[in-house]
Amino acid sequence: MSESQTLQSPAADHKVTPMMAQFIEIKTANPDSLLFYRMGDFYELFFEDAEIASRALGITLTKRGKHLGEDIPMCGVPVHAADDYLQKLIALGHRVAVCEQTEDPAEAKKRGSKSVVRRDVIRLVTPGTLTEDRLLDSSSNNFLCALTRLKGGSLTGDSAYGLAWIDMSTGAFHVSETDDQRLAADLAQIGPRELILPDMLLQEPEMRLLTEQSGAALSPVPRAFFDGATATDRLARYFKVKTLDGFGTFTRAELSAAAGVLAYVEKTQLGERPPLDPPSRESGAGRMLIDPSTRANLELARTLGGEKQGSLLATIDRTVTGAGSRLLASRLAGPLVNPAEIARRHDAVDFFLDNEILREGLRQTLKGAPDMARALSRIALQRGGPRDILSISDALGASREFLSRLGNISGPMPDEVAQAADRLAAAPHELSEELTRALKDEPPLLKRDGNFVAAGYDANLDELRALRDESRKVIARLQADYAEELGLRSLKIKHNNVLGWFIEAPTAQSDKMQADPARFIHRQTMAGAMRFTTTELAELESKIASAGERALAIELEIFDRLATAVIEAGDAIKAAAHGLAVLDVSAALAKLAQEEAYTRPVIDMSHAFEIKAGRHPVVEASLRRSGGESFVANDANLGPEEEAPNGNIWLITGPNMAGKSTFLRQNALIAVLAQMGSFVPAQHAHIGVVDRLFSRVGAADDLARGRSTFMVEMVETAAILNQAGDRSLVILDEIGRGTATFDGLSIAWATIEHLHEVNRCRALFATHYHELTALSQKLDRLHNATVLVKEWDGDVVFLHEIVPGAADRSYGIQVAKLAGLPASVVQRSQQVLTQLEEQDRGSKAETLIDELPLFAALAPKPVAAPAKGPDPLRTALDAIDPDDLTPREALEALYKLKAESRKDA
Ligand SMILES: Nc1ncnc2c1ncn2[C@@H]1O[C@H](COP(=O)(O)OP(=O)(O)OP(=O)(O)O)[C@@H](O)[C@H]1O
Repeated sequence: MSESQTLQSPAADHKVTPMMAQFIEIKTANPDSLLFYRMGDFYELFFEDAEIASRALGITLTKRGKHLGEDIPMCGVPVHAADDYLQKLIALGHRVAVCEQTEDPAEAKKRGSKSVVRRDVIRLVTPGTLTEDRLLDSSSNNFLCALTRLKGGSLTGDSAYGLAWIDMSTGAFHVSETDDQRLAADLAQIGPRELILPDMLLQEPEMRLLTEQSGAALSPVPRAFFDGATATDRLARYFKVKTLDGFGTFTRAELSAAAGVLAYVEKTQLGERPPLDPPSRESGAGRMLIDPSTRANLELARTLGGEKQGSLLATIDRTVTGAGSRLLASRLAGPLVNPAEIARRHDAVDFFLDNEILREGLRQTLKGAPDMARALSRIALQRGGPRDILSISDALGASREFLSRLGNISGPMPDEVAQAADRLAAAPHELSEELTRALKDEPPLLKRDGNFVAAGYDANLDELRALRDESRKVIARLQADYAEELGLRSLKIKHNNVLGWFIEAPTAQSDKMQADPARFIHRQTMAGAMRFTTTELAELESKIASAGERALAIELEIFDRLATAVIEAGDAIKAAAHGLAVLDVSAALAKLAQEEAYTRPVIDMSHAFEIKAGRHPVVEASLRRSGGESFVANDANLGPEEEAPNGNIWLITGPNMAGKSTFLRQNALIAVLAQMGSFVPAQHAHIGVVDRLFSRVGAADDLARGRSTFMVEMVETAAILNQAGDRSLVILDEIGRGTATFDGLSIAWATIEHLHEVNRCRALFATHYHELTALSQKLDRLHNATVLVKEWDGDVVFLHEIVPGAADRSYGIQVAKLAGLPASVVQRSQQVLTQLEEQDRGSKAETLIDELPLFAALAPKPVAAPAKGPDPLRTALDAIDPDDLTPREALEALYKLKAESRKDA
């Protein structure tokens, strides 16, 4: 807001209209939202809000009146189209306060002719609190996540972080506790649309970067939202329970985050309570840890360009419902680490592979089944319409259809399918039948329009409707009578909202009516036409109106009764919705396996990583689409030779464009797919559970953090070397290429040694530094592999086949030629290369190997063991709040710290 337009209290010499005074009061209470201020059929925005919205929405900025002597900028959106505008504003990260008239204008008038209609904010619309179908993406969850930190809150005395996330459109509610190391990965797994956190926390630069990286809209709130002392009470009040014992036990950090998310819901929903499931504890330890950069680089849910198309998720998604698609996305975001749980999911996929007819029938039925969970939430929030109620009955109808098909299947049913079927069977089917009876097949969107209750459902309603329709016929008859009596064929009886029913005739032919004003009462003169009414018409009108009004009242009553019944059956409906989503996902993964020839992987607690004829799901699909060559399958084996927790490292050299990156990524993707419960693109796969997946592939500047490409590469490499353990899978693509050759080679060299000797994890390492292949002589678990190419007439032909051994050269110049580099440059490069090769670079590595003692011998303790227990000095420092100290207290604190430090020494 420019200075001149600041919403200050008006100076004495400037009059503010009562309406503007009301606007200013409401806007002052909602400073961080754009205020949609209801005026008639429009939501108007004023001052800076108007400027922002007109720019964002491309609508005209006008002005209305003056404030403190200056024009007030204004723009407006029609109420009936408000959803579209809301969607755009929310997508751009704005928040909107919707302010409605809360009384009838007639009421206001009673208080005096100048009184303003009372208005109030009825809802704050923020990215994480949406429920409307049109504002939501059916295939993604819309998580609102709260993050809080408890200093020294963990068992080891480090900070503990509480996370609580809900999807208001479905009622899902989860909490978890995490630590410094996992926080970024956990946030990336949740993928929140909006993140709330204490404002003080957001002021810390590292925390701001970390939270911004999550891609969520950030909503800082006062610390009081997370108050630990009242957290339990807040939760108990929300769920109307005396104690939380029935929900399980939660840590302090989890409770504080859960309280924060509920406080925010209460604030934005202004008293309405979205029906949330009781909070369920998600243990991060139960999921494969995938840090944000690995997640992004592997393009799991989005490509590096931010698109869904081309991601792994889009490639494997064969679900047919929004809820199924959301469940698939969340499974892919958090693959499991427990072999038994993974097997449960694989069993369900197997079942739908074996029962193809059942599966295809189910998918057909599900295609027409609406999104029950989201419809239920809207109904409970009083935002539902007749179509939402019908959605519930249609989806439950689909459940019954599936159950009856399932009845024909003989043989044992896997757990996951049986559990889903139980949920469907326990759904409120009688209610659903009643809903189907009550509603028309294609009811209108809004209940206020009426006309959604089916004929034959309520006798009184049928009677009133007959009366209303009958009266309409009587009006038609009346029109014919008048026309005949007056000899006026152009006479019409019409209706509008201002006059109600009236007789209209061209002015030139209305003299007969004008001559009888006692009977034809004049209502309005138009250009070329006159409008009249008669006592007969007025009586009929009131009959029609009262029949219509009474009919609508009955319909609304029926709506409320049905909505209440639906809300009461909410838990069973939600469980059935989840059951349908699980079935959709299992059937979809079976469909995928069948169409793409995926096989069931063997997952256990070994350290195996044995892939026979593995393929990259996305590259394979894209090659097929382009109709070019087919994908060449490749094996990988990173497991230990004998049962020991020491993985092998494959060092892959090979020409540019040969397929090294593809091979690295395909193995990581196979692990993710296998552990999320999908079959995998390979002839055979045996994987010992991977608990952490690390990748360092591709390179991009991270200018937001002020890091160059090389710096990003090194930060990610450092994270891997510091954190990878014996269950990790690491893929490293061209480490060190972002700097001078010798620096890069040295870093890559030392990295491999560290992985081999310290991390001892399973790893794939692609490089153009052929010198590194010499390392396999010293490191017994390092194996060289290369991608085969053929040379043909001076050109290079890619075979994409990975075989044991080392590449002799990079064929970089041939690839450059293929890319269209000018012939003169290609020729010149060839000359330079020949010269360089004559200097015999190869021998250097050999000498190095002989001269350099093995890394492990040089650095027997490369990773410092983490200190046990809290550091007393740090704890004392953390306890100090400088803003709270007098100078004297500050000095005392300093003495204490010095003393503590001496003790340590
Ligand atoms: N196994 C395969 N079968 C068929 N085509 C493949 C295979 N692997 C890779 N390709 C094709 O080769 C292209 C290059 O692959 P990739 O990027 O993996 O090569 P690279 O060896 O990592 O190259 P560079 O060293 O230049 O980064 C891919 O885009 C894909 O079209």
